[in-house]
Amino acid sequence: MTEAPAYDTTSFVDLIDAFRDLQETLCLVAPPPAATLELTAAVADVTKRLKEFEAPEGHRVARDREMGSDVHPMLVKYEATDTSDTSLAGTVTFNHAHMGGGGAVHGGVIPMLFDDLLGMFVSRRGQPNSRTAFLNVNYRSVTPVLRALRVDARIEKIEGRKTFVTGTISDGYLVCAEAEALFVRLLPGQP
Ligand SMILES: CCCCCCCC/C=C\CCCCCCCC(=O)SCCNC(=O)CCNC(=O)[C@H](O)C(C)(C)COP(=O)(O)OP(=O)(O)OC[C@H]1O[C@@H](n2cnc3c(N)ncnc32)[C@H](O)[C@@H]1OP(=O)(O)O
Repeated sequence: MTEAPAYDTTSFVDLIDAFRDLQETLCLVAPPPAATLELTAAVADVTKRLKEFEAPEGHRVARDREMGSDVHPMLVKYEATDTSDTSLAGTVTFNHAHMGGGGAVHGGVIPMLFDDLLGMFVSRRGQPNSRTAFLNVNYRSVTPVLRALRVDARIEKIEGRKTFVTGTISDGYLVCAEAEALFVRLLPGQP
């Protein structure tokens, strides 16, 4: 029998959103040393308080598969709907925490979004319990921060344990980045 989780995901999403706000704000400021010292202590206090609620693997909210990126502090938040068994459409807005330079999203953040977006999609509509074998990303044009961008994904084919999937991030009609990936379903007991 599986135990009902002791946590409430709605309030945890609020906590993660507050953390995202902190991350973005950290990228926008230039505090003087005294304020930096005081803020460092305040953040350390929050971390100490959170450590009181450490939970074993399988009971951690950030790993809640139903909630995906909404409950994970590292992942980029996006909204997406499966439009068929093989296609997905949605939106993503990158913020200042995701910026590389010149208003463009950092080139490492984009593959992270694709891995998560495509991996979650494969686990819903392709084959659950799969791992990324390859993820090829092409940066077609600058991916801007602070704009609602469109994301699309498609399962191209499933061959045995292999699910081939593609994805794009677009700004209107302009393709910013595209990805091709292979996810391989793990065998029972495979580490
Ligand atoms: C930042 C925080 C994140 C927090 C997450 C929050 C919780 C979210 C909850 C839920 C998540 C769900 C969504 C997320 C998704 C993310 C997924 C990942 O990022 S996974 C990590 C990255 N990937 C690896 O570490 C793989 C390392 N590699 C491996 O483990 C193996 O190489 C593996 C499993 C990929 C394949 O190894 P084999 O031994 O099982 O199988 P073989 O026989 O080698 O391959 C099977 C078939 O695939 C082809 N294949 C394998 N690798 C290939 C490649 N690179 N290119 C082309 N073909 C390949 C082979 O040629 C073979 O094809 P033929 O059956 O012969 O036709």
